[in-house]
This record gives sequence, C-alpha cells and structure tokens, in this order.
Amino acid sequence: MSSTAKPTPQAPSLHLRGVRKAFAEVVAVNGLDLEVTSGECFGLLGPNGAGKTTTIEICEGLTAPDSGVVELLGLNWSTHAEELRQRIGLQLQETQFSEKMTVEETLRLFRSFFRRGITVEDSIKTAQLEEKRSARVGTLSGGQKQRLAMACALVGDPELLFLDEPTTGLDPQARRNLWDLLDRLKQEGRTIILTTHYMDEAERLCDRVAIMDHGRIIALDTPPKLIASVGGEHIVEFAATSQDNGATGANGAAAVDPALLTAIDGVESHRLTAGIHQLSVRELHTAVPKIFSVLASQGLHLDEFRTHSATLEDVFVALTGRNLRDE
Ligand SMILES: Nc1ncnc2c1ncn2[C@@H]1O[C@H](COP(=O)(O)OP(=O)(O)OP(=O)(O)O)[C@@H](O)[C@H]1O
Repeated sequence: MSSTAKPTPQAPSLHLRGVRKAFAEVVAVNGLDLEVTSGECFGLLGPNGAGKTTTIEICEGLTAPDSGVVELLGLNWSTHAEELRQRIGLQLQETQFSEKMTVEETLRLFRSFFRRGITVEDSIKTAQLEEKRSARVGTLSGGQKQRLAMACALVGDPELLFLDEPTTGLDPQARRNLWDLLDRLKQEGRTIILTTHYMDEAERLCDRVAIMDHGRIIALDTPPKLIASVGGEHIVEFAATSQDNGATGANGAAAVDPALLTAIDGVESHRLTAGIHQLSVRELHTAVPKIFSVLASQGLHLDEFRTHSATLEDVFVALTGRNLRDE
C-alpha cells in the first residue's frame, strides 16, 4: 500500500475493534471497541489503573496491542506510521523536556519534526506563553509546562490530538486556563481524545465520554445522557441515628428499611455505603420532605444531610458500587 494513501472521506478519526493488551498477568485493555468521529472531543474516564493510558498509548502507536484493530484517520500504524506521526499531536502524561532549553527553542525543535504546521510564534500565542518565550523550561511552573506540552502537541497543526490527563496536578486557575485553550481548539474543529479522572473536566469539555473500568468500557454516551441514566437528576446523601439510644446498624448507620425510602415517589434508587445513605431523586422539593417524614416515623434523626446535582462520578458509583477515588 502506498504511504500517501488518503483516508476514505467517511473514515472515523479513531476506530478500535477488539483491542487487547496484557502486561504479564494484568489485562490492561480487555477487548475495546471504540469509534470517535471527526471534530469530536472524546473523553476516556475511569479510576487509576482502568486502562486509559494504555489505550491512548496504543492509539498513539507507542504501545503495540496484543490483538485487535487500531485505525486513526483511516490509517494504521503498521503501514502508515510516518504519515500518522505527521497528522496527530500528542501530549503525554509526563513530558521530559530539556530543562536548559528555552520555551522558544523547544518549540523550534518540535516544529522541525513536522513537514507542515503552524509557526512557532502562533504556537506560543495559542498556549499564552508570550512572556515565557525566553525562559528556560526548568524555570516554568507546572501549568506553564503543561501549556508548553500542549504547544508542542499543536505545532504540527494536528487533525487529531491526544491528551493524557492534561490537567493533573494543576491548580484550579491553571486548569481553567487549559480548559479555555481546549475550548478554542474544539472551536477550530480538531478531534480531541483525552483521558482524565476529573469528572467535572469531562462534563465541561467532552461531547461524549467512555467510562472505563478494568480495561473495559462500561458506559459510553454524552455526559447529560450518562447522568440521566442514573435515574434522578439529584443525589441526596444522609446519615441518621436513632433518637432513643443512638442504636446503629452496619457501618454505624441507623437501620432504615431501604424499601421505605425507595417507595417514596421520585426516589429512583438507594445505596448504603460506609454509613451514608445515598438516594437518586427526580425532584428535590417533593422527595426531601417525604424522606424527612420517613425518618421521623422511624424515630431517627439526621446527623448529616446534603444534596448535589448528579455527576459522572455518580454514574460510576451506580455502575460499579465504588467511588472513582476509592482505589
Ligand atoms: N508497562 C507496564 N507494565 C506492567 N503493567 C502495566 C504497564 N502499564 C500499565 N500497566 C498496568 O495496566 C493497568 C492499566 O494501567 P493504565 O496506566 O493504562 O491505567 P490508567 O487508567 O491510565 O491509570 P492512571 O489514571 O493511574 O494513569 C494497571 O494495572 C497498570 O499497573
């Protein structure tokens, strides 16, 4: 096959079928199917060890899968590695730059790897590094280093951009700055595939997300549809104890019959984790007074009570019974 073959016009930006990768006994990626269309911002979410980085490194051509089909822009790594390197941008989880080089020198070096691309000047502007152009990389803050990594990923004007945990370790302001940059890249119509374990990041940036656990995709949809799949828009959490003697059940929680709670109109589900009752609820204003009266009728009083809008974190909990940060 010629190395200048063009992708078919309908080719998805990314196409994975039955991709598997094991490291000795550990199956990091376990039969993954995935399709990402052009112009999409797609998120791979999941707890530590779910297989996100391995998946993205297989897509980037850095790790060979044991089996399965991997196509980017209609091309695959075994026949079109050079062309793919020219057309994709990578931001790895940790990029080791030369600390002694300046921002501008680093970008000139990266620009030299690509036949075509944007100017070094434009990449500095896009990443808002104008004031740091002559600074040595070793003197940059964490957020500035991440923006430099992003600028290096962009300097070849990629059609497809891979970002592995782009905001991990950044302070809230640096995260928001990076989100703004990603918004601009989305508006330019680039396809972006990112991994994150920040659910708010995925909700804010991604058109669709795949939730991974133990090397598999356990849910895939738009963030609003995934959140709607939990059943209720709101999550009510409470801990209760007996008014008489503080008697508690397992995990220190007062024994509340779950059937009484799930019988309440608008309560979609109930879960008890580490003494905290968690209810998925359609409408707070109708359900909460009824929850209070059930507790009162059982002689229980509240120790803790809070509500929040359902998030992707709640989707993960509903699907696995675990919190994303448990492990
Ligand atoms: N080179 C390797 N050698 C051995 N085991 C590996 C290697 N790379 C990954 N693994 C294992 O494969 C599993 C998936 O790891 P991976 O890094 O892909 O997960 P992740 O979802 O990206 O996690 P994190 O959010 O912590 O980066 C883990 O159990 C990990 O320990």
